[in-house]
Amino acid sequence: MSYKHLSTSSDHASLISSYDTYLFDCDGVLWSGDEVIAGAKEVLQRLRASGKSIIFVTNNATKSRRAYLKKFQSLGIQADVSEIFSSAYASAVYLKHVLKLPEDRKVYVLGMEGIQEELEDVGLKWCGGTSPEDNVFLPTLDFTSLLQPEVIDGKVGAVLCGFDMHMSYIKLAKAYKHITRAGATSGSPQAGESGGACHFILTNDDSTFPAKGGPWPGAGSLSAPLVFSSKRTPTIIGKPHQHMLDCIEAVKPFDKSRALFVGDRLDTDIAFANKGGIKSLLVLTGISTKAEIDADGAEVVPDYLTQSLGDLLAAFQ
Ligand SMILES: O=C(O)[C@H](O)[C@H](O)COP(=O)(O)O
Repeated sequence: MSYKHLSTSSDHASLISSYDTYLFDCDGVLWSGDEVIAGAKEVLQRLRASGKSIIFVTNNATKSRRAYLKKFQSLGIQADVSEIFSSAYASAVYLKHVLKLPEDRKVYVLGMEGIQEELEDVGLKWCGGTSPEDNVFLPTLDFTSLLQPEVIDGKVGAVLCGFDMHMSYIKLAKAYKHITRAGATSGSPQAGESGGACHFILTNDDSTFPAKGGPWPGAGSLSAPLVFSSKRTPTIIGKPHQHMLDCIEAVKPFDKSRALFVGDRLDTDIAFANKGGIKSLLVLTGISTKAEIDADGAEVVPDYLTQSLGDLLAAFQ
């Protein structure tokens, strides 16, 4: 498989003239932590001024779309909430509209405010997550206290695991009990519908997280203890999985033949685009390297490569 290395301004100009919709990964493409990648803001402005459509697609579930909007605004990047798709939002939509989790059921969250806010926005109840009682040290090796009915909530119909900077043993232990209780033996969408069963969902399974000074362990690494201990196969929502594309297309349909996905990571962003029939551009400001796509037998290869999103400014000079 080969890719086109964009190296001249006419390469970049011809790329821009070939696509109308631009889907952007966020971490490692637009920003690294809280620092904007050089030129990214200006490229987005030029694309908008040229009448192009923009969609943001992030696996980062720590923020809700509303909170993302604030981040975009604080970094001076124009965005509208309708353009933002995160794995937290897509997971909430999946639980509500695909699994049709009954209203009397709750979602046990291993994750942060982003997941909680998105669940609330679709009218789903949650427990775990940032609740103080689930974020304390468990000072005993007698875990039977966790089995009290008021501690393990029998109304939980799904466990949703995402990036959690307060991951605790209590949360892992409770989630484990939910997803291994009677009847909860598969990751299939039907598993949670009957009384005792419980869905097992991951917002995303990124092995690493491309924040400043990284890579650091990602959401997939944080969910690994649960997958390993429960022996269940979870349903995974974020890139490269189909549920994320289904969510985007249901809300914001676009012509895939005139769309370009810009990402920094081969096994999420570029695999997502390749599987979805969308052309892809790899930038080298995040996780993946040129050596990976040049290696013999490389399985996931983008259509285009450029060092940084800022390079596309050359197309508008
Ligand atoms: O571990 C994670 O959740 C991911 O590494 C991270 O949030 C990726 O975000 P993205 O690159 O899709 O914006």
